Amino acid sequence: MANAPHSPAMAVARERLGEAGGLEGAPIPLVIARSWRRCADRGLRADRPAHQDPLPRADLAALRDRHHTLMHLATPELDTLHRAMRDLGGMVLLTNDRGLILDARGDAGFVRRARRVSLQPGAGWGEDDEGTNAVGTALAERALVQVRGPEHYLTDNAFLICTAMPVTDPYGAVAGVIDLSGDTRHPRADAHGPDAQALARLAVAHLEHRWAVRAAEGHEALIRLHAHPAWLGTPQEGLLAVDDGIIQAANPAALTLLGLGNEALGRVRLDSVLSGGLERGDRLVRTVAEDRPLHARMTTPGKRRPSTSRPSARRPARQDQGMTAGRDGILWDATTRPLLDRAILALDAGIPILLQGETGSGKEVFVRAAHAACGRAQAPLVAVNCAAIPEGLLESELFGYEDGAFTGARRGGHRGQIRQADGGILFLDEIGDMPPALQARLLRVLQDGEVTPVGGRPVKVDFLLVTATHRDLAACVAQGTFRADLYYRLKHLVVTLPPLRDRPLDAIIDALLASFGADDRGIRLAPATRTLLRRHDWPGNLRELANLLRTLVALSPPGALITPADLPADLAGRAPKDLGTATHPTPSLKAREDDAIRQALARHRGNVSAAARELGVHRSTLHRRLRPD
Ligand SMILES: Nc1ncnc2c1ncn2[C@@H]1O[C@H](COP(=O)(O)OP(=O)(O)OP(=O)(O)O)[C@@H](O)[C@H]1O
Repeated sequence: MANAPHSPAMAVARERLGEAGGLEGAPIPLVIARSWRRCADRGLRADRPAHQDPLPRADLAALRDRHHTLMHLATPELDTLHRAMRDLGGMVLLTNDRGLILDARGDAGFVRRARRVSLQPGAGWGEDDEGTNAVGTALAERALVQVRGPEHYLTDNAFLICTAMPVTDPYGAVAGVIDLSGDTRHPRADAHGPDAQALARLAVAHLEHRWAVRAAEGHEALIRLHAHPAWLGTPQEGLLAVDDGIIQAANPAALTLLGLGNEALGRVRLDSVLSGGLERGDRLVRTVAEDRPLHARMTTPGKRRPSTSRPSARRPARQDQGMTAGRDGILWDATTRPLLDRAILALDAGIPILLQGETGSGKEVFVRAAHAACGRAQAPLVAVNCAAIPEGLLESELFGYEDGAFTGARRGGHRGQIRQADGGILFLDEIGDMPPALQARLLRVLQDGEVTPVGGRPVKVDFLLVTATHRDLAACVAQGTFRADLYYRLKHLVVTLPPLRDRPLDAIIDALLASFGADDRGIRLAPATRTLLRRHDWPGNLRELANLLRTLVALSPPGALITPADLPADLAGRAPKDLGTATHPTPSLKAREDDAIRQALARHRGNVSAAARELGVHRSTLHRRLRPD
């Protein structure tokens, strides 16, 4: 081997590290010299023990949970490389974007030896943690890096030979690293050299290709590119996902073909980099920059993404659990994203949607996102909450009235919300609370396609109906409180939004924190705080969680650690003894909520809207809670 663990050349290079410009011309690769310099500048000592305490089991499980998408997509590569590395007496590792090891598999003997220097799941192999090493240096250099024997900064690690390649997600963010590690003393250690580089490159190209294909499902067009037609459809091709003519996502191979950087994603128009026009099917195109011919194949895998998520398509705050969070803080995960995509398809096909879900589960947010992404996005979305408007007013509010239709009527009449929604979408929230007489009128509007304002003549209307309820409408029909004929007109596509307790809470917490600016301001949750959040029932679902986290971030100074003491009493009061927080018998959740509602109403002299605003719940929720069961 060129640089054996104790080669004199390396020892000389190490000594010259202390001298200004001392590494110039040293017999070590430039990337290693740069990394040594970074380590020395950080004051890292080469004799520092490589051993570290890996994350406890529960934290590692939570970490893996957060990187579910990466772990899931990397499984085929890890399985294949595992076999290859076992035969070479080494192992394969997957880390996150900070070098924290998520998975490690390979030769049992080597896995044991590697544990002595904490090359194991839950340990951090960034340059800060372990000095120059393949994982940390690949992350720092954003490139394939091989670190051999004494090139490792810490002497403890000098028996390792490691090759690492960063994995870039389709939106241009480094998501993690695949690393192949072995022992320099193994008889086949030399095979690690070029072989490991080729293996790592290939594995990452396959993974990035699969990730980009998957991401493209949510975009209008997928374009495959390669200089040779036979390569189209293989993992070596370039992939571009395009919406409205803008390149939204790509695999690194496509960016290389077009000479673009990651910053192009979400910004650059396709026609500014490729000429020849694109239509479905295969054709020859040319790069604008170099006039190079490329074979292109375009397909249209998915409908357009909702506009609310476009910013996230550029650079999602989080990609864990398939999670994307836009700058507007709206999150979609592996469960809700497909529901949204189906809803958009239904709206475009003119199919009414009935949304079900507990209070605060995001029904209104969902409707707004679906509207923004469907063909009626330019037409109005009119939302009416049937539970929040007093029964006497709901009729005129919905159906409108003519001038002078009744005493107290507004001069000039009122068009009514149904007519306001003409051409667009009428969203009737809490439809289960609609009085029977109005149910009959609504049914007539749906049957006749016309609305009759109080005191007026029928007027043609064309709107798409989206309804929502927290009630079990089928049960209401059985009980006779909801018309069966109306129910069947509403329930063409039923979308049930899961309660927060059935969703990936950790990933949602992280994505919300990031969207509220916690990451930028260095604000973190203490593990005990997270444990308390995990134990809460979240009866107010996303609304309750979002309100809590928004408040915590707003009240925390930069760099703060949010501890259980920062949580509201009801959350902190649920702490178990081992977390060191007071545990005292607490009244039932409902009783505590009722108490909070009563106090808020008293403070706002019975003004439901103001009390609801203060409590961070919807008015309809308060109306519901104030009604006898
Ligand atoms: N997809 C989402 N991403 C981020 N935050 C969300 C999302 N959905 C809901 N929220 C948060 O929850 C709050 C309540 O959402 P929304 O009003 O849509 O709930 P709802 O189910 O209609 O509630 P209710 O039944 O009480 O009317 C939002 O204001 C927002 O803070």
